Amino acid sequence: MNTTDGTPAGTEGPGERGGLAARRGAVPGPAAPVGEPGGGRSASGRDGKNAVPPRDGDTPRSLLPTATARRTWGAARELTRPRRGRALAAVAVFAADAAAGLAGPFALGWIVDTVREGGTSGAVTGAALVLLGAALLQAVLTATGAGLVARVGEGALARLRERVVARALALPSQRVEEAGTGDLAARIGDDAALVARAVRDVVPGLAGSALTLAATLVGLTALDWRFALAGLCAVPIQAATLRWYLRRSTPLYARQREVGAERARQTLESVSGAATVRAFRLGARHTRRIEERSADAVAYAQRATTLRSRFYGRLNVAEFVGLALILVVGHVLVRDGSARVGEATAAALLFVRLFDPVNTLLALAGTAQEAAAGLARLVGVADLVAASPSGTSEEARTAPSAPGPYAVSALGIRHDYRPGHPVLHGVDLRLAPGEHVTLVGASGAGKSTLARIVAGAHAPTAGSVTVRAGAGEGPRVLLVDQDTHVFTGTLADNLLLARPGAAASDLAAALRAVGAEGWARALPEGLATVVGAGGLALTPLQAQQLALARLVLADPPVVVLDEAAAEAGSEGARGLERAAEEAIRGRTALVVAHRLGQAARADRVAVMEAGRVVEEGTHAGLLAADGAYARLWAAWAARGAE
Ligand SMILES: Nc1ncnc2c1ncn2[C@@H]1O[C@H](COP(=O)(O)OP(=O)(O)OP(=O)(O)O)[C@@H](O)[C@H]1O
Repeated sequence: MNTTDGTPAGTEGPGERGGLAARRGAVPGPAAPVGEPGGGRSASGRDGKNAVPPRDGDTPRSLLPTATARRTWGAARELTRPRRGRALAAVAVFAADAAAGLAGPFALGWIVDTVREGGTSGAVTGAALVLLGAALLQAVLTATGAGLVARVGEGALARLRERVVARALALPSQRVEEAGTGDLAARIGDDAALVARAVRDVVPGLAGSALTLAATLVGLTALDWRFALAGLCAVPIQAATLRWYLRRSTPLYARQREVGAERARQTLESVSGAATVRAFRLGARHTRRIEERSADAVAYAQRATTLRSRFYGRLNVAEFVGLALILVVGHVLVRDGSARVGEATAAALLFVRLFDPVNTLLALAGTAQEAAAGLARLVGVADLVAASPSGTSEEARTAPSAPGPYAVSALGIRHDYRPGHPVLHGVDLRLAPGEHVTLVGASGAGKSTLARIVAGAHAPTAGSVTVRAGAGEGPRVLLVDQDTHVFTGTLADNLLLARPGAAASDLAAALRAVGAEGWARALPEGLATVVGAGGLALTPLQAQQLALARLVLADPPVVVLDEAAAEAGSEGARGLERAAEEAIRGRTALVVAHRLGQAARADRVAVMEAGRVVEEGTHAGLLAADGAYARLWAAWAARGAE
C-alpha cells in the first residue's frame, strides 16, 4: 500500500526522527471522521452521513456510514472473541520478551564493574554469553508474539472483510452511487489495508512497547528507586507531546482521508466515464478536477509530514531531559557510595533502551488511531442492514422463486436524483399478473428510472411500489439491464449463480430458450469453458443472452428488462428480442423498449414523456388514437424500423 504522498506505508522520509530514537511508522493514514448521528441504517443506530463539501459545481456526496468509536471497539472484541486463547498467549509471550530484554543492560553493568574491579576475563565472557543468549531468546519471543497476533488479527480481519463485501454487494446501487464508488473502493481497499497493517505491525508494536516500558520501570526501581524517579521525569513532556500531537493529527488525518477518497472517486469517475468525457470534450475540466484533488492530497500529506517532524523533535527533548537526570542521579549515588558505577551504567542503558518502545508507543498511537478510523469505516459498512429483497440486481437473485406471476402497482412515483429536480412526476403504473407492459418514449423521458424503481434498485423519492405476492413467499422482482457482468469462471458457474445446484440439462435448456445453445456448444470446452476477464471474452450479444439465460434459471415471477438489446446491433437485437420474449413468458414483465417492434407485441404499451405516463393502451388502440405513440411509431417506421 502506498500512502497518499506516494511513500510506502510503514516507512518515513529520512531525517524525520534523528539521534538514537527509532524510526517507527506514523503513516499519514487517511482517517474518516466518526459518523454524525443520522437517520441511517447501521446497527449502531447511527449513520454518519459524511457529506464531502462540493467543489466546482459538484453535487455534494453522502458517504457511506462510519461506526461510532464504541461500536467499533465492540466489533473488534466480537471478531477476536473466538481466538481469545491465542490472544492471551501472545500477551504472555510479549511479557517474557520484555523481561528478557532487561538482561542486556544488567549484563553490561556487570561487565563494567568487573572490569573496574580487575575481574577475570572469564567473568566478562560469561556476562557476554548471557547478553547473547538474552538477545536470541528475545528474537524468538518477538517472532512468536508477532505470529500469534497476526493469526488472531488476520483471522478477525478476514471475517470482517467477508462481512463488508457481503454488505457492499447487497447495497442498493443508488446508495453506492450517492456515496461514489470511490468511497466503497477506498474502504474495501485502503481501509482494509490500513487495518491489516495495524494488525501486523501496530498491535505487536504497542503490546511489546507497553510491556517493555513496565519491565524497565521495574528494573530501574530494582537498581534504585531514584533512577526510576529520574526516568519518570520525561513522562510529563512525552504526555504533553502526545496530547499536542493527537489534537492536531486527528482532524488532519480525518481530512486527509476524505481528500484521498475524493481524489479516488474523481479519478475513478473520470476514467470509467472516459468515453463520455471524450465525446463531450470534458477532458480539460476533468483533468483540472483531478489536479485540484491531487493538490489537496499532496498539501495534506505535507502537513502531516511537518506535524510528525515536530512531534519527533519534541520527543528528543523528553529523552534528553530523562537521560540527563539519570546521569546526574547516577553521579550523585556513585559519589556518596549508594550505587556502583556498573549500576549507574545499567540504569542509563535501561533508559536509553526505552527510547525505542516509547517512540514506538507514541508514534503508533497515531497509526492506531488511523487504523481505528479505517476499522470504523469498515464496521460502518458491515453493519449496514442488508438491502431489501426487492432491491435486486440480476446477479443478486439466486434462490428459487414463488410460483406464478404477481401483480405490480407503482403509485404516485416521484423521483429526484437531485433535490428539487424531479425526473418522474407522480407516475402510476399497474401490471396485472402475467401481463407484459412495454415502456416507450424519447430519450430522457424517465423510462429507465421508472424501471429501476419498479425493480427496487432505486428507492423513489415519493410513492410506493407494491408487488402483490402469491401465498407464502415475498415479492420477487428481477432486473436485467445493459450492465451485464460476465464473472471470471466457467460458463456453467456464470449460469449457476442464478440457480445454484441446477443440473447441466437445466443450464442447457436455459441457453436453448434464449438462442445461445449454438455458440455455447461450439465453445472449446462447452459449459466448462472459462469466460470473462482472463478467459474467453463474450460478445455483448452473448453476454446479454447469458443474462437472459440466468433470468430463465432464476425463474422470478416478475421481471424488469431495460435495454437488453441496446448493444447488440440490429440483427442481434432482433434475436435478443425473441430471446427476451421467451425469457419473460409466463411472468409479469415491464420492458423498456427502444425498438418499437417490442412494443407492438406487448399486451400493453405505456408512453412516457418528460417524467409522466402520457398514454397507455394496446399497440393497435394507441395507433388508432393517433397520439404520442402513433407519432413515435411513424417516426420509427420512417427510419426503417431499425
Ligand atoms: N444517476 C442519475 N443521476 C442524475 N440524473 C439522472 C441519473 N439517471 C438519469 N438521470 C436523469 O433522469 C432523467 C430520466 O433519465 P432516464 O434514464 O430514466 O430516461 P430514459 O427515458 O430511460 O432515457 P434513455 O432512453 O436515454 O435511457 C434524464 O434527465 C436523466 O438525465
